[in-house]
Amino acid sequence: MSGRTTALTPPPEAGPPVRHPDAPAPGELIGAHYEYCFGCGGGVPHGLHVEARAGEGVSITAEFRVKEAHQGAPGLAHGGVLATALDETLGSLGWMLRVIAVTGRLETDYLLPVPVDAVLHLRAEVTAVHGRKIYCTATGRIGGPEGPVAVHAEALFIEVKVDHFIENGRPAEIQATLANPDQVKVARAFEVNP
Ligand SMILES: CCCCCCCC/C=C\CCCCCCCC(=O)SCCNC(=O)CCNC(=O)[C@H](O)C(C)(C)COP(=O)(O)OP(=O)(O)OC[C@H]1O[C@@H](n2cnc3c(N)ncnc32)[C@H](O)[C@@H]1OP(=O)(O)O
Repeated sequence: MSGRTTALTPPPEAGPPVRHPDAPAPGELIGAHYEYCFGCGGGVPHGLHVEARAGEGVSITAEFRVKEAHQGAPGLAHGGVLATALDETLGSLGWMLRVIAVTGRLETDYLLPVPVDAVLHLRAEVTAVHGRKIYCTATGRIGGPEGPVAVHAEALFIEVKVDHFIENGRPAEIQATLANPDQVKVARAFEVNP
């Protein structure tokens, strides 16, 4: 099949992204949104432990070191793990808009194999916003922030409210999360004041 789906192309009426006035300052480290998140949580031994920082405008930079547990072929990162790293970095863009957003669509191009122990230097940015739809892109480079692009993604994230998690998550984890004041603070920080 040739040609592109239009789902990742913003419609003409989409607007430019607007950095929220309370967004973290460029360079500021963004902590994990959930301790047991496979992408960023410190409580997942084989997780990716992606470390994201606020960027300029509506962008995020992040780093991910590929570990042995992340292999697909011998000594090389699994493609799904690399997509997860891109997904996680894109998900952090919510901090810059101050909304919670989940992945609706994620399209990934794999340009170079990524060896174990390599650090993937990630950068994500929002390109357009239309209602609840957030159009964004991300790249992962190896060898440094200006190194060759190993992976590239185009994505559509959809804004949701905290209720999305409360209504859909397994009750045991939801109850534990709601009982944790630090976690509730994270969830509230995403929400625009009523
Ligand atoms: C207990 C306290 C809470 C604690 C909270 C902790 C803090 C949390 C903080 C931060 C979390 C961030 C987490 C980031 C993690 C990394 C990112 C992930 O991996 S997220 C997981 C993977 N993604 C999903 O699981 C989504 C599953 N899908 C859904 O739930 C629904 O489909 C959803 C919400 C995406 C949309 O459902 P609808 O019913 O709300 O809305 P509709 O009307 O269907 O869509 C809205 C618009 O979006 C388009 N759309 C939706 N999905 C699309 C798609 N796949 N492709 C193209 N367009 C799509 C639709 O066409 C529609 O467009 P038109 O407004 O009509 O123009």
